[in-house]
Amino acid sequence: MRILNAQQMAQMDRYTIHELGVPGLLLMENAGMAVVRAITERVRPHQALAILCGKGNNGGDGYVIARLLYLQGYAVTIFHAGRPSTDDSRLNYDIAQRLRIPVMPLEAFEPQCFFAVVDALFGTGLERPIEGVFASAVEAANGVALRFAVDIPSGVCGTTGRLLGTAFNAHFTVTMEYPKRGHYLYPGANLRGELLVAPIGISSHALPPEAPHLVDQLRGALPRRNGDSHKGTFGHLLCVGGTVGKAGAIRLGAKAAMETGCGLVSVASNHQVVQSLQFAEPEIMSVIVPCYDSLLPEGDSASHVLEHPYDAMVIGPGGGRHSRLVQFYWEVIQGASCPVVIDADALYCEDEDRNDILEAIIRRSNGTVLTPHPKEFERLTGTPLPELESCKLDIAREWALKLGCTLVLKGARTTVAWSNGDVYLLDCPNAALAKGGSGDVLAGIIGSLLAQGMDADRAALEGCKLHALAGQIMSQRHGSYSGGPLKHIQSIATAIAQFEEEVQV
Ligand SMILES: NC(=O)C1=CN([C@@H]2O[C@H](COP(=O)(O)OP(=O)(O)OC[C@H]3O[C@@H](n4cnc5c(N)ncnc54)[C@H](O)[C@@H]3O)[C@@H](O)[C@H]2O)[C@@H](O)CC1
Ligand SMILES: [K+]
Repeated sequence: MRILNAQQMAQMDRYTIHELGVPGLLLMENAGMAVVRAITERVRPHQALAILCGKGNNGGDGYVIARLLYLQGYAVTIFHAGRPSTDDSRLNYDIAQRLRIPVMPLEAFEPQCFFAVVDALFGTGLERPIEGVFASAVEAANGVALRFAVDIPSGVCGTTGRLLGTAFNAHFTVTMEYPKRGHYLYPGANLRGELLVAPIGISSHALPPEAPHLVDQLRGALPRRNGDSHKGTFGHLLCVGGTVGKAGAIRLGAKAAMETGCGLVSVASNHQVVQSLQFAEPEIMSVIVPCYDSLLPEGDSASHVLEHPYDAMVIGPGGGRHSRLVQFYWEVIQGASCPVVIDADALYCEDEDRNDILEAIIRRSNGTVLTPHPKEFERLTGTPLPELESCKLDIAREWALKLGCTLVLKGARTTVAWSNGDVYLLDCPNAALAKGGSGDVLAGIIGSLLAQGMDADRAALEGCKLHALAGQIMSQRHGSYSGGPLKHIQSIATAIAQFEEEVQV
């Protein structure tokens, strides 16, 4: 399934109507019928229903809905803002009038008189904040017991998920043909209720190739494991990071990697971290990074780490931000001839170092996955946070293409952008994962898949899906309060069992 912005949806409507010759009225009828199906499953004919109609085609859908319900004996009243401005909508308004369906001005809408309300005020054509009589109607409608939105709740921008003025808070949203970005981007995503996607006859021929993919099924592919294998078959991952005080981060990454099937996992860190890890995790090997004191690497520490050929590296969890440490990470990253996941403190840069770091990413040719959370991405690229939230799909694509790498933008709806510009939005928000350590687990899972031979793009996408599925299993077992990274790692085995297929990598 692909998700569109408002402009892309309008383009596809136009193509279907003007290039293919499908009448717009037919699409509007289909849209209205789809919403009516959702309503009649939940509302009985005697229960009073208000239909709020705007002046554009969203309002046109509203007039169709009113007619179809009225003809089935439903007690409907239309509230509108005057004669519609589009031909198709006008035609449907005129039919409603001829049928003598009650039509009232928007100002007359009294929410307490209705059991259910249908918001057909604004759809993808919303272009400025809702004000005046429209705003009052939306606010009043939010007091009705059962609320349906046509296409997208009025007040939510279909492209960015931003709220423009006030916004309708729906229990159900029936959207036409493709889900819109505003259904998934916050804060608008909080207002759509249950989302129903209705085919209305829009052709996919004009689907823009850059439209992001929606990942709502947590199924996927993992590297095949044949019987004639040994520990070397499934790769050797090196996890670089961990400082005193944050030793747990690198331990979580390494454990998650082991649990995801990696043959050998080593941790490179300072003496104290390695010592604590040796006792706690006997299956994990280690490399002691030579240090000036117990914390900061010595001059040739990177070459010491790079001596051994690894199949993949995860660099940064729990690392610390001292300039010498960051320099060490980048010496390792630049020297590594294997794919790398660059995470956490390895993504930290001072403003004056930004260009050098971005250049270093561009120069890499062995597979690079960046896994920033929004703050880390802001610092790395200079993209302000508010812009990132509302345009994250485009921004992720732009930076993955610019840097020639795979980008995982972590968050409630994690976005994965492939180095070829394909973008995937994961639709599996899970409050149980909003805890320190979740990102370390993700880095370890992706690193593990890289070490087992998956390419960077696939490893990032499948790794995010596996991480999300394990997170769901964990929260089913322990709830959203008591889950945590260690329990998350323990759920990876069950998640793997539910992942569908194995592929040859
Ligand atoms: N033929 C088509 O294009 C189809 C469109 N459909 C429906 O049409 C919707 C899009 O229709 P439109 O493009 O006509 O747009 P809308 O119906 O969403 O609204 C656009 C109208 O509202 C005005 N407007 C925008 N923001 C405003 C604000 N804040 N305050 C006051 N007025 C404002 C615009 O000037 C325009 O007149 C879709 O969401 C969908 O529900 C469906 O009927 C399927 C077919
Ligand atoms: K609407």
